[in-house]
Amino acid sequence: MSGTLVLVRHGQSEWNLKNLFTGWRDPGLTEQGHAEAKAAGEKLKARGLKFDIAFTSALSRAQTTCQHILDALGQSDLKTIRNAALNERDYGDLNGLNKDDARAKWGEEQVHIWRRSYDTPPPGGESLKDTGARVWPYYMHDMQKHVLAGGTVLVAAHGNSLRALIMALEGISGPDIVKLELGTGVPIVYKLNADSTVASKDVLA
Ligand SMILES: O=C(O)[C@@H](CO)OP(=O)(O)O
Repeated sequence: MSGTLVLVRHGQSEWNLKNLFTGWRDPGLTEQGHAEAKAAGEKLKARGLKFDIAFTSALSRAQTTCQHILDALGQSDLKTIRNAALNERDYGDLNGLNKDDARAKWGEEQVHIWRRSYDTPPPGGESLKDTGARVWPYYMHDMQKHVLAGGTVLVAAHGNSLRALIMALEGISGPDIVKLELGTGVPIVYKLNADSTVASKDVLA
């Protein structure tokens, strides 16, 4: 057994609430989102977890979530690395559009394909495969070593950047990743084996 990797999707954002495609745009958390992030920290505290390092994206909703979690654990000043490699999938021309309006314009099926398929990018944006092509190398080069050294590592990021990471960690196939939905502010606690495979997974819903 090596270390522990904790993944948390940010709390509800202003644009989640308004049902808008968000991607690389940078809205803040709603009141509910702040509460979800604090609750995530309390759940991790109840588990007795302490982090050795934290990683987050270049977007404020993930950074604020990260900070709430660290504050709850009494680790407000923990070393935290921010990197755009962990940003949400770029939704391209869909950024800022209402998801129901998009369904009315392009149809339910097409919008679902853009939102959840593995390798069909939305117009002007990234597919999940494209997102994985920046998230996974970043994990391999910058994050994995901390886990394999026995550390406890926090990653506060986004629905689709985390789906890409989980896909590679767990070896989930393109057709199966369509079904994976991540709740806002729900910590996923992985224990990894020394060979970097997953030993256990605990979803703190
Ligand atoms: O709008 C977005 O950027 C994402 C995450 O909130 O939405 P979706 O669930 O459609 O991937």
